[in-house]
Amino acid sequence: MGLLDVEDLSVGYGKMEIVNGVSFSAYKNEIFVIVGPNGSGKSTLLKGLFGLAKVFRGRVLFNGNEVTSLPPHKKSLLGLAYLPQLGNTFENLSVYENLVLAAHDLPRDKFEERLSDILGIFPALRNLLRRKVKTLSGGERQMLALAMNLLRNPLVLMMDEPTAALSPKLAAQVFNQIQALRNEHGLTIILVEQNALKALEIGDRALLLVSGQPKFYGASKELLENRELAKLYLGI
Ligand SMILES: Nc1ncnc2c1ncn2[C@@H]1O[C@H](COP(=O)(O)OP(=O)(O)OP(=O)(O)O)[C@@H](O)[C@H]1O
Repeated sequence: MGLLDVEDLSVGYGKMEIVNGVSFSAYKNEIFVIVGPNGSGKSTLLKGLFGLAKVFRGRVLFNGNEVTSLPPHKKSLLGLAYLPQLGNTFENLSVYENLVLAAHDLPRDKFEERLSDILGIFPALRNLLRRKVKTLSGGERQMLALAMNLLRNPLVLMMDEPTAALSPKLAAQVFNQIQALRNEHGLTIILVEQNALKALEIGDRALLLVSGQPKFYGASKELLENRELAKLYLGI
């Protein structure tokens, strides 16, 4: 049993099933990568796991407990975090105010303690605390959105294409941060990425989704070395 177990899950919107029959386990302290062509259902799968898309069939277990139909805020209280593609920040508020909002249900002393940890992970954020979010660059916003998630000290962090809007240099920094979150903070990261090569290089295990169906589930390295799948579906 993993920290997050997904059993035969089908997810979609309205009457439309987009992802069919996906099963996987993500373990403590690993980067679990979800890759696949555009439109294959990667984001939909993440949304289904967090409670933002409709689950038609199957189960999601967190720490051995079924959480399939819990709403997002309940999942978040249990230690599951979700970072959407464009982050979830409040444009007209300052960075500090965003962090306060993200931690609204933490006790005040806990907030101060977590904030100081987070500023240790993202030292660049310290100088941005008074800035309005709308004046930040794409990379800075992404960093803030990640910091807001980490304030709550999650066990599992689900990230939807965290490098999508970033320059190669910033994307490399984000990939380094993701590895640090696993290596130094013991997090489990479920990573949906367009940059399949880089994601599989830093990942431990992976799932390949094609047209909503699982095509591969196993070690990231094995998927990278599977020339047929890597070339056909990932263009690498
Ligand atoms: N809210 C929605 N309502 C209906 N259909 C949707 C919705 N969101 C996504 N879809 C459809 O679901 C399918 C899968 O989309 P999804 O975003 O999950 O794929 P993806 O693998 O993450 O793609 P990409 O790599 O391009 O981001 C697409 O055909 C998309 O049009």
